[in-house]
Formats: sequence, structure tokens, C-alpha cells
Amino acid sequence: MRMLLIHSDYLEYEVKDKALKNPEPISEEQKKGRLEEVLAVFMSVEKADETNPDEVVEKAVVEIKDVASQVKAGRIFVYPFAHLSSELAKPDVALKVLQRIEERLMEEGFEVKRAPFGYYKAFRLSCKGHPLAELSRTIVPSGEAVS
Ligand SMILES: NCC(=O)N[C@H]1[C@@H](O)[C@H](n2cnc3c(N)ncnc32)O[C@@H]1CO
Repeated sequence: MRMLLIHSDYLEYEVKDKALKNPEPISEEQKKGRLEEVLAVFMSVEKADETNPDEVVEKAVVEIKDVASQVKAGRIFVYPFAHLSSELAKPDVALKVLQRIEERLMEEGFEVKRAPFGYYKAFRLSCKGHPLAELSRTIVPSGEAVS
């Protein structure tokens, strides 16, 4: 899994069109979303993650918690983003991984939003620009090499 973490004044999105034949079903309310004072986490779930999705979820939560505590962010925006890797996991696995990360972050006490999966979306982001405001992390299941 590849993650791009951006500490932001706000992140807002608006669903534009389907990017998959069967995108995640969403309500009218989920077609737009916004959070202020948020750690935005753009995530590409990768093929290698399919060998142990549960482990990748836990490792991602550890990394996100670590960055959130460093930048003192209490809100997380989980954002599916298929542009950080050329070896993507198949959509059904990727969606489950992202849904589980959302659940686990809520269990850890964060306020969490997750952008809809399988859509083209317009988004606006205001990066805070401090030294820890732009970070990336790569997570692989044990026994997999980082490519
Ligand atoms: N920016 C717009 C967009 O990325 N849209 C992506 C994601 O929402 C989602 N998606 C599909 N596969 C994956 C994956 N392996 N990891 C993350 N998201 C995925 O499906 C869309 C088309 O690839």
C-alpha cells in the first residue's frame, strides 16, 4: 500500500462520475464531503497487499496514528487514490481494506470521513505547508519485498 499524507486546513470533494463499472453504492449525502483541520490520507491499495489485507490494515493504522500524533490531527480523511502505484489491488479487496482502515481509526478515537470508492471526484485541499505536512509511507505485508 502507498500512502500520501497531507496535513490540511480542509479537504473537500465532490463526486463527478463513475470510474468503475460497479462503484461503491453511495447516498446523496455522500456525493459531497468536507472536513476542516484534517490529516488527508490518499491511499493506493496494491497487489502485494492481497496476500494479507488484515496485516496491511493494522500497519496502515499504526502509521496514520503516528503521523496524526506528530501533527496533532484528530480528524482523518481516508481517500481512495489509484494513482500512487502501478500495481493496484483489485477493487473488491481495495474497498474492504479502506473500509476496515476507516473502522479501525474510528475505534482509535479519530473523527473519520472516507471519500467514495470507484468514482472520479473533484477535490480541493489546503496543505498547511509545515515541515511534516507532506509525508508518504509504503506498507507491505511481511515477507513481501518493497518494489
Ligand atoms: N482519484 C480517483 C480514483 O483514484 N478513483 C479510483 C478509486 O476510487 C478506486 N480504486 C480502484 N482500485 C483502487 C485501489 N487499488 N486503491 C485505491 N483506490 C482504488 O476506483 C477508482 C478507479 O480506479
